Amino acid sequence: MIVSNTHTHVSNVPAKERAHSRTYSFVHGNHQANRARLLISCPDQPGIVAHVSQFLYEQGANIVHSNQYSTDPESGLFFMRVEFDIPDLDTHKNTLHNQFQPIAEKFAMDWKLSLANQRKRMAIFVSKEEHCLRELLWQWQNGDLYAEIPVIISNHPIAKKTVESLGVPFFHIPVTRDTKAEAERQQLKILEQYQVDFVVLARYMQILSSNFNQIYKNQIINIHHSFLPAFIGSNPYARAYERGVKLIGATAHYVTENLDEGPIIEQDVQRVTHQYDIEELKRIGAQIERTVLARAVSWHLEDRILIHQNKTIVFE
Ligand SMILES: Nc1nc2c(c(=O)[nH]1)N[C@@H](CN(C=O)c1ccc(C(=O)N[C@@H](CCC(=O)O)C(=O)O)cc1)CN2
Repeated sequence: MIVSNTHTHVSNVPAKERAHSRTYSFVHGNHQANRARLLISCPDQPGIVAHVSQFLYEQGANIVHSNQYSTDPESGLFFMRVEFDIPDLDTHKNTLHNQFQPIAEKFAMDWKLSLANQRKRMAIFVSKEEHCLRELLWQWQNGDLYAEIPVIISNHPIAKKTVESLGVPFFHIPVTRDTKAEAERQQLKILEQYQVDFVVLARYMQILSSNFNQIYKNQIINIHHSFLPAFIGSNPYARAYERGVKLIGATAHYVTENLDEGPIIEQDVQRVTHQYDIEELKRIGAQIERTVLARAVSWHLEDRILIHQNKTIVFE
């Protein structure tokens, strides 16, 4: 099975009217036109690496990174990420998929072939706190996040000026308990119109419905402002303060219907003492949130994350 980088949308918006996606020209080396990535998960057995590497050799590819991981013999699963250069990739990519298919079937692989120079289209959702949004925009501007940002959506107007100053379309869609379903309908329509591949919740403080999660399954990244599984839900810093914790942290995870219980992508912590009040915890925590989210987003953009049984395998 191949899952291309771009969401398989059938847009009824004519190309000329499709949302303008502003990009910055700074490109890291690993976005060369001939660079591709192959992600594989399958039952473990001898010969997988040999068949994959032989296949790539026969296609004229040069492997630049190869990582693999086998789980315990009982569950017997194998995970692999191969990054390679191949001449004339653009003309090759369709035949590459078709010619890899028999190997994928032989090993019952779940697999994805993605092209490094195809920017994923990332929408960002934000509420009132802007620090995570600003970190993503800053890294995007300086080329550290190789993505398109076609649209940003918020349930508050506060980030409008920041976002529109960068030429990114901003939609303010208020959300209340009574209007939540209609608000999500509008959000999903916008994501479809802008052909969004995945969504980042940058301190977006609304719980997404199961419908939203099904449409963007494993394509929504959230930053939770605690070291999960501690302090799931709202107001984690106040609860951490009351608990007298000696560590605070942040967790980036894929979003599922189960609030803050999706597959963890990245976490970090910092020591604190009894002398810190809640505002100090929030201030220190914001710095952790920003860096943890940016790392998780960059790994997603670079196809470094595989998901299995509510856990991730991250090939850093
Ligand atoms: N389906 C999911 N939606 C969201 C998740 C998730 O894991 N699954 N993560 C949250 C982010 N979040 C903590 O990181 C969080 C956001 C909001 C709430 C909450 O209780 N929200 C209330 C309304 C709050 C308000 O009106 O300001 C609610 O939605 O009823 C808890 C945790 C993002 N969404």
